[in-house]
Amino acid sequence: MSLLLRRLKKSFREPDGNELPIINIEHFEIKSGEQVALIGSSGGGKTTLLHLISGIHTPDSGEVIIDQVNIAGLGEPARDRFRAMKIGYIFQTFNLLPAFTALENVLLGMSFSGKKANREEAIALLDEVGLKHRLSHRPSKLSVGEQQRVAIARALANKPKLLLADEPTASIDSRNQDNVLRMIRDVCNEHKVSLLLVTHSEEVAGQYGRVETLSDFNKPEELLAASKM
Ligand SMILES: Nc1ncnc2c1ncn2[C@@H]1O[C@H](COP(=O)(O)OP(=O)(O)OP(=O)(O)O)[C@@H](O)[C@H]1O
Repeated sequence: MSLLLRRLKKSFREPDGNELPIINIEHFEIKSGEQVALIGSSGGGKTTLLHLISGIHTPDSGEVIIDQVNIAGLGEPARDRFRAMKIGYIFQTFNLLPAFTALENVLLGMSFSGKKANREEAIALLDEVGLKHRLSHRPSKLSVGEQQRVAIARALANKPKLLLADEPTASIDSRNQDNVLRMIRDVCNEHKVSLLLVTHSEEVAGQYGRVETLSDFNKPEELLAASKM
């Protein structure tokens, strides 16, 4: 699934009412099946960008075109449906549902997409991230790294065509990091999934053929300068 961002702009309001431009991208593209690592300074807008791509947030202007559909132009229910069916999102803060077990969180990831929840597949995914012995634990009873791995299994559960991963190995030890990265790579290679993976780790970024630095193509300071003219 291809991704094209065109003239994408997003600002937030500071508490004093001033505009805070975060995203100003003229053009950015990921081809179908391409795997891209994204690095950038803290607070530079990486998470905001993933929220715009996934339709969690809408831009102030511009387009987010995923396989010819401008999801920025869709209403919220349609964006939610599109995301559930086509996009896997590994959140920086995991966003697991606290009242449900690890297995139920993965099963819910499947059922939101409209596909039939498949217990065996969900268990296999949790097994792959090394959590077969933690199926019935709720998130609060899991370590942070285990929660991150549940979030990874859940993001892959609906067989996404575009995978957005916000520092997916930040809380994981190096052995599990390698497993998780291999798993993400295998899934992307096998099913031709496009990947945008945010990382602070040069070691992780170095494993990808294409590494982008956000500030090379995101120029929010230009919006600020224009508003002061
Ligand atoms: N809802 C919001 N309202 C106001 N400002 C916001 C909001 N969301 C994000 N910001 C601001 O936008 C900037 C970019 O945040 P973002 O989380 O996208 O950065 P990031 O590159 O992912 O950072 P990190 O690497 O530290 O996770 C930050 O300065 C943040 O304070």
